[in-house]
Amino acid sequence: MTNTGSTADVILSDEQRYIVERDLDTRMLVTAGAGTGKTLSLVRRLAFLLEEEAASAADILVLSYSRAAVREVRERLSRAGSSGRHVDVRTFDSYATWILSEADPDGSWQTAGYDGRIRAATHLLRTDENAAGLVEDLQHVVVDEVQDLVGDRAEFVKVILDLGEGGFTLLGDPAQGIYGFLLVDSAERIRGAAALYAWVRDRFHEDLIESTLSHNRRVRDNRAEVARPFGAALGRVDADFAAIQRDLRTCLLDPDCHLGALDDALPVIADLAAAPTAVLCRTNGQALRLSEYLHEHSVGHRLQRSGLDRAVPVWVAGLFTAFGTTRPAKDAVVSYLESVLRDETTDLQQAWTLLKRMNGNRDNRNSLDLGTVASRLAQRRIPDELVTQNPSSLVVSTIHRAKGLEFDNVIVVDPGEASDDPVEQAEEARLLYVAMSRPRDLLLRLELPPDLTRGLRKNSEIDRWVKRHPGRQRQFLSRRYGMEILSEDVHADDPAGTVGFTESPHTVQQYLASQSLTAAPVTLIRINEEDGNGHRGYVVEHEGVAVGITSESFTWALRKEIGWNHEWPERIENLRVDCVETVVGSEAAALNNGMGPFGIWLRPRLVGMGRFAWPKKGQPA
Ligand SMILES: Nc1ncnc2c1ncn2[C@@H]1O[C@H](COP(=O)(O)OP(=O)(O)OP(=O)(O)O)[C@@H](O)[C@H]1O
Repeated sequence: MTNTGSTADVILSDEQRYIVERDLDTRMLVTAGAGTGKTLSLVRRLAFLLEEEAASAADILVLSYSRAAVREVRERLSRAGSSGRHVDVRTFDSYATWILSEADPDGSWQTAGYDGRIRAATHLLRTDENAAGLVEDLQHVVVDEVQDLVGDRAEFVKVILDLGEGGFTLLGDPAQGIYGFLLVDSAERIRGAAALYAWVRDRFHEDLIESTLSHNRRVRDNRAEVARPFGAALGRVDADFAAIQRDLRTCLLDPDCHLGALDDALPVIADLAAAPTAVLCRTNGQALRLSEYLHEHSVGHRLQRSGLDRAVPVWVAGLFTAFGTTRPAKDAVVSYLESVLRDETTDLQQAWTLLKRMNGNRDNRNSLDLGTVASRLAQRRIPDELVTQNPSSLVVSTIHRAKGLEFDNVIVVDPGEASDDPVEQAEEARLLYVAMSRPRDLLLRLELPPDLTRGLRKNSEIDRWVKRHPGRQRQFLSRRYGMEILSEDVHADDPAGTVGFTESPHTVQQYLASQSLTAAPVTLIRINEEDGNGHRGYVVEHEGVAVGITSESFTWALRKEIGWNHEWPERIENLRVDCVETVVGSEAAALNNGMGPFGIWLRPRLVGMGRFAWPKKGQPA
């Protein structure tokens, strides 16, 4: 997933140079297969526009589908080392939120979800001159992974391209379109982004340049290239998806790819993990259970988060207590950053630029308004590059979450069943193709033992994976064994130590900041008394030290899963700290507890499939 070399050193092929070295106002659609260098060409195109075409970084917009892809583009831009690092690289929802906050700061969109904000921004761009003005003057728009643009996101991009007077570069691989499930109509699901492609060709036909890339540059070992021949057919709407899915499965079922049963494969996985390696699962439920198993066998790894899950690093919380003023000078902030970023991947200049970006950049260049930064954090308007994650080289992920990423070794879990449904056949075949086109060197397959995933299901009411008794007989129906924990499950409104358990909040904060808790095991211990509102929860314990309590949304989900009248598990085990993160809580709680004026502190973000440990008399019948 991480390239060590600089993108700037790569010698471009003629086809890539054709894409990269176009004028600023060129309108171009690039359709090319997996690993052919679309992302690399995107990064080099940006460098070319800035350095050779004298474009201004502020007038270039890069839109990408997922935060993983944004992170990848960002990292590559930083490595390219040019002024590219100042280009605005955004996911659709973050750009939509920016438009709304600039053109309609008090609008009702504030309470809308991601899709709602994208719809609201599209509407605003169509109907409001001020909003339209924000995109009209863009010199160039780059959109990555166009094949995934369906529904609201497709409409959003259409209006941006329609209003814009500059050039654009759209890059995609229709064979990798795996977000068709967002559409309701089955014919549309198979078509995926074909409607957007047709619109672009029709709207810009006079001056649209179409281009392709023919060689897979990712693979270094032939064994990683078995999926390539299927790419062209998979990109069509009328392909024989059933046959392709069957053929892809056959490739994976090749004995040479087979790592065998999980127990036997463990030492091999641990060895492979010396290099960037991904284990790709079809569902997050599988990923959670596999992660649990790997932890049990001391194989260190990271569970790939949903792209919507963003954790702000520990050093950000420290900013709010480091200075005796709410508007520290740049020099003071920079020396704080120097002291805290020594072991971090974020570089000093980038950290300052990000903070100033959160500051609105309008203010005095030589100071930071912590109040504005705090309110951006509270609104979750966080630059994608600020997001922190565990840097482990072994990643356990769903295929969807691994899109746009690459790894030296990829292990695909469960190639999926052949389906009779044409929509599923198309989606399954493309999903398998995405998974199988991620490796540079090795493509392998792993079987999960059936008992690992037995009883695993998605509880759609709470939108979490759960583990129950697999039996269908009546007496088993209420047996509950575990529940997925989500990022918002640790209470953030008050500093730990002030509700649920009593400890000096400063002591807990110091513990969170100083212990290296990433991937550490934690247990949830039931609090037996209800609070004044009838809520009960769990204390989060690390090695016997209380570091947080669970949130109300966790309590609600747990109640839904185990039933309102049932006894609660005494403990919930097998959870890990994903990372310690900066969160925004209540200002009143901050003042009451001597935690400064902003209500910003640390909490552990947990991950995993919690295992219920019931009171001795047994779990609820
Ligand atoms: N001309 C080149 N020389 C050497 N390496 C290259 C070249 N072009 C691309 N690469 C490398 O090939 C790999 C794949 O490129 P990239 O990720 O840009 O492909 P992509 O088309 O975006 O892939 P996908 O659609 O599968 O996500 C990267 O590691 C990239 O650095």
